[in-house]
Amino acid sequence: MTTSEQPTAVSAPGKVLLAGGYLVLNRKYNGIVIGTSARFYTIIYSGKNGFGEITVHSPQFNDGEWNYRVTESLGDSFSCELEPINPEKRNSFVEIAIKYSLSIILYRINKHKFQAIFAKGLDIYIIGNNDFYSQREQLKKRNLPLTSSSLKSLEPFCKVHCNVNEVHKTGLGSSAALITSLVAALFVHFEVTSNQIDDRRLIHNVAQFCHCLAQGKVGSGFDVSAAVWGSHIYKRFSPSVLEDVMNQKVNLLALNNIVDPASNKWDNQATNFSLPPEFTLLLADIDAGSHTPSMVGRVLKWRKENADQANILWDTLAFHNTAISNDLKELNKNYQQNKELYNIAIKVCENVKASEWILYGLQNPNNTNIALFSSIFITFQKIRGLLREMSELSQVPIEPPKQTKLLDACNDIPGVIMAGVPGAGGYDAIFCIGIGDAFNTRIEKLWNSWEEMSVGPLLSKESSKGYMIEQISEVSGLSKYLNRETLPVKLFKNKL
Ligand SMILES: Nc1ncnc2c1ncn2[C@@H]1O[C@H](COP(=O)(O)OP(=O)(O)O)[C@@H](O)[C@H]1O
Ligand SMILES: C[C@@](O)(CCOP(=O)(O)OP(=O)(O)O)CC(=O)O
Repeated sequence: MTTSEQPTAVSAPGKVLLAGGYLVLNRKYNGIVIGTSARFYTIIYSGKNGFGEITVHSPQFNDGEWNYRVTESLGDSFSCELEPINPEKRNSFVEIAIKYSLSIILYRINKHKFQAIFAKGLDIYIIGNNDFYSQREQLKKRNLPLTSSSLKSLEPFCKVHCNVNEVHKTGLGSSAALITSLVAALFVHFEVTSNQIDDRRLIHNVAQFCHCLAQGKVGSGFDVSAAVWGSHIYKRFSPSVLEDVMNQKVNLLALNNIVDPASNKWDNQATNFSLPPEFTLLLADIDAGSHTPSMVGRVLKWRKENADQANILWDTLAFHNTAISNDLKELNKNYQQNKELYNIAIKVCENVKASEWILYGLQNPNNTNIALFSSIFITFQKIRGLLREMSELSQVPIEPPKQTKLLDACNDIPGVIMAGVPGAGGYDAIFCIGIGDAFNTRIEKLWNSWEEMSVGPLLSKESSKGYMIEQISEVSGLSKYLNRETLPVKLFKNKL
């Protein structure tokens, strides 16, 4: 290993569920999942404390350090018991990811190779992009306005000046991205390699299991799927896949069989999808609370008590969600076939309100892209109307009036094609998608002047890349926490 080589990190993206909230809990329906440019990083070094000793550093948080010791003898059995050195200070996401990744790794590689790589223990760093955590307090302390330029003035991966369980999250799926990057980094560190596709499916299966166990529930799993594959059209895995291992004493033989891609137990689907060229995603964190699990519980209770009415509503929503994804895919295809015509359509529409695009479509019948832009806008308005109907019927504030008012104001901005509440909805976030580049400034001006709620922009855009190896030297701001006298035991070159 030459000193010129830089250590590497495994990073995973956050998530935004553009369409399919609640429906995506049922395998009958798909979700439009967007991976974010906000990424979570895991860097693993050979430890300094000896065999079986693991230290996890989360340097952005005041209490961000956890120490573990692998207690089970690593004889013929492949179970790794992780003993927290400080039992009062635990992080279930970190602990479960390490415990089960090491157990599965030990099952899959030669024990002597495992022990050689683990000889000095592990020193693990987990670090999240600023967008995962509300930066309102940091900006307030610096007397900075809640704007994207203020956010850009913060150092990358800045400290959050609180404990982990006190952080105000922005809903980009930090735990899913954390677990996926940590699991992937451990599998890379221990060189558990097979062909690329199985690697990614194996990491997905392990990360989904760990995330569900850490959360204590089996959601749709779209957040882990986003962390693994980036943007895609998502169909959930059958909850029964994990039913035999979602209990306190996990049977490791069963677990290894379940996570093994060769067992073909997983029926999740991640179909290629990304936003078309010149489509920009803007996200806002709204200083208001929403509790997704209770919202989900109440919506599903209503659905169970009103099955016929709910099925019609779900099926109608699904029809429009599919229409949106098909139109977006069609635009991607059109761009590949005729970039010039596509870019003309962008220029015609980017400075016009979407409600007027239908007229431009009729005036330019040869440029079907304009009609598709208009169709996406009109269809997403129908989706919002159906989500408001779901809100009314279930008495759950999915798109409450305050959000409707803000989203309608966004739609009046030229170039905005979709403005909605992501995932479960509620009061805490919105997204806007616009065409061209003029709408960014207009939208931020609207958000900065909005008086009814505090609407804080995030910097994240779409990223259709899933987890991946990155050179730390190419990730600005990451190395400041990695004051290490030695480089990692080995350097990984795109093993994933
Ligand atoms: N940098 C970090 N270090 C350690 N744990 C973290 C970190 N970021 C997030 N977490 C864990 O993930 C939890 C938040 O996950 P989640 O509820 O999925 O939030 P969200 O999806 O809104 O980001 C935190 O309570 C914490 O336990
Ligand atoms: C309701 C859902 O279908 C989508 C929830 O999406 P969010 O993005 O709102 O999730 P949180 O980050 O947990 O708030 C539940 C699910 O799919 O698990």
